Order: sequence, then C-alpha cells, then structure tokens
Amino acid sequence: MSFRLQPPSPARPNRCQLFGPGSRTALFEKMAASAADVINLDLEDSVAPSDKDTARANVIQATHDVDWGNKYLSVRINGLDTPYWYRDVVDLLEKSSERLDQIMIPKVGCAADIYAVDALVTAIEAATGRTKKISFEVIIESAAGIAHAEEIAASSPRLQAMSLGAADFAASMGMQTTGIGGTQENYYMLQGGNQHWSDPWHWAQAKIVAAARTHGVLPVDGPFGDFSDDDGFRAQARRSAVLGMVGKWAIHPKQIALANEVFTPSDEQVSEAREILAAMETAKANGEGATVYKGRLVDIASIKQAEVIVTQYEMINS
Ligand SMILES: CCC(=O)SCCNC(=O)CCNC(=O)[C@H](O)C(C)(C)COP(=O)(O)OP(=O)(O)OC[C@H]1O[C@@H](n2cnc3c(N)ncnc32)[C@H](O)[C@@H]1OP(=O)(O)O
Ligand SMILES: O=CC(=O)O
Ligand SMILES: [Mg+2]
Repeated sequence: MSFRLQPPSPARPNRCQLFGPGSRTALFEKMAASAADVINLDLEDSVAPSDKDTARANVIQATHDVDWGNKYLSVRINGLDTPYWYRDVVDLLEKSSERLDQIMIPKVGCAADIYAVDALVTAIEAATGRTKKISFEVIIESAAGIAHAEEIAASSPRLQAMSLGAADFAASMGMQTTGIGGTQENYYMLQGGNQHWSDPWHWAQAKIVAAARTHGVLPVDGPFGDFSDDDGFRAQARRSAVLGMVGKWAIHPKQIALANEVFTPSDEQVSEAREILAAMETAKANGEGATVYKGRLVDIASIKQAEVIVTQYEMINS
C-alpha cells in the first residue's frame, strides 16, 4: 500500500439502483415497495422537455408524501449543458423534505462540473438550514467523463458513487451500436475460424473502478437496456461484480432481483472466504505468512481479498 491509504467507500448497500421517470407518479409507490437499495427518481433523459417542470414538482412532493422506508433516495438532475439543472438543484434543495439523500449528476465531464454543483448546494444548505448534507453520485457517460474519471472521483467530499452510463457513453464515443450494455455482435476476435466475443465496456468499467476506489467512492454499473434478457443482464452484472463494482441500475422492476442476486456474495463465496481467513489465522499462529488452502496458495493478500467478500456480506445483512 502506498503511504497514502485507500479510503473506505460508504458502507451502505448499493446493489440495485431502480430508476423511474419523475413524470410517472404512479410508479413511485411501487418503487418504494421494491427490493432495490437505491431509488433514482429521474428528471433527465426519461422525462420529455415539456414535462420537466411537472416532473420536478412531482419528485419534490414525493420526498414529502411517499414512505421510502430505508431506501437511499436519489434524484437525477439534468445535465449542466441544459437550461434545467440550476432550477432542479435550487428547488430540490429548497423544497424537498430532509428525506432526500442524494442528487445524481449526469454527463459529468470534469471536476469543475461538480465544483459548480457543490457550490450551489452548499450555499442553499447554509441559507435554508437543511441539516442533512446531500450526497452526490455522478454518471460517467462521455468521452470527457471517462478521460477525467480520476479528477472527478476526487472532486468533492459529497461524492459517494460513480456510475457508467452505457447509452450516452456509446453515443459520445461514436461507438457503432444502439445497444445499452451487454454483448455487442461485432466486437469479436477470430481464432481458428471461431468468433470469440470480447467486452467493449470493460476498459471503461475498469477505469471507473480504479478512479472510484482511489477516492473512496462506490463504483456502479449503469443500465442494461434489454430488460427481456435476464441472462444477458446477469452476465453483464457478474462481469461488473468481478471487476469490483458494487451494484447495477435497474431500468425495469424485472432487473431488481437479478442485481441483488449478483451483488450479494453467495453462501459458497462467504464460506470459502471465511475458511481462508481461518486458514490464515492458523498460518499466523504457526509463524507463516503463506499456506495452502484446497491445493492453492493463500497469503496475507488473501486475507484482504476474503475480507472484501465477508465485509460486503455482513454490511448487506446488518
Ligand atoms: C438508458 C439511459 C438511461 O438514462 S436509463 C435511466 C432512465 N430511464 C428510466 O428511468 C426508465 C425506467 N423505466 C421505465 O420507465 C419503465 O420501466 C419502462 C421501461 C418504460 C417500461 O414501462 P412499462 O411499459 O410500464 O412496463 P411493464 O408494463 O412491463 O411494467 C410491469 C409492472 O412494473 C411496473 N413498473 C414499470 N416500470 C417500473 C419502474 N421503473 N419502477 C417500478 N415499477 C415499474 C409497471 O407499473 C407494472 O406494474 P403493474 O404490474 O401494472 O402493477
Ligand atoms: O444515463 C445512462 C446512460 O446509459 O446514458
Ligand atoms: Mg445517460
């Protein structure tokens, strides 16, 4: 480890972030009753320009009226390139109840974007005497966002999570696809005449995980558009979990159980992690830093790997 220690990420479950348009009030109670850890009420791309004012008012009302239980309650504001975002921030901070936990900032391109929103939020919190400090989540979904992921991750102590937005990301990068996440038919290698599909989202995910983990921010995988394809969702989510992401968005209620399943360590994973910790306790008592577990090497680094799984499991079940 560097002399500069890696800060811990927020210790709250973030396995599934369920999205719903702020213009569809009929969904709010269903979202609140769902098994998602985080709720993202949307004011951005799922809301038509003609509905922006109404959606904003709906969402503010819902922070007062709906019982959101123990969900982490987040509202996605409009991007800083639109005429809507400042009104989103001002009205949310001045008029929503203290139940609001977070605002999500889309299409972030550089740290200064977050600086601007932070300055506005901080001034309104001070002026209105809000007691709960609002947290931020950002979406990395542009060429600029991915290029500056590390400075964005470091941009504000309010920042708790960083998501990859595959749809806008693909558009900004000029990727030749209309798919939102998942396997891309034309992204393959040929070997011996056989096609082997590779993962075009992998490098962006890995960059987000590294940036987020460096600064104690939760890395999250964004939408998987084809909500009829459970296996495709599961495969994408499993790759994200192995890379170090803590959760994934659900853009339809069908996807909630899938995300929770993948991002909750399984009983087998937890048992194995605990056995490795026990094996290393025995090794330590014998004055050894390395030992053999089921025919493979485990050493002091294995303790940290096993602790990732056990800590995640215990946090989810606490
Ligand atoms: C891609 C880039 C991004 O920015 S993604 C994030 C922004 N997008 C969004 O927020 C879209 C969220 N999803 C939706 O708006 C809807 O789920 C869409 C995809 C339009 C499908 O809606 P609909 O045709 O009503 O679905 P359905 O008939 O299959 O619904 C079955 C039951 O589930 C409900 N439902 C639907 N969506 C949600 C949701 N997001 N949260 C909670 N519940 C939802 C429906 O109301 C329906 O309920 P019921 O069985 O009639 O009681
Ligand atoms: O906002 C999400 C995306 O995929 O774009
Ligand atoms: Mg987007």
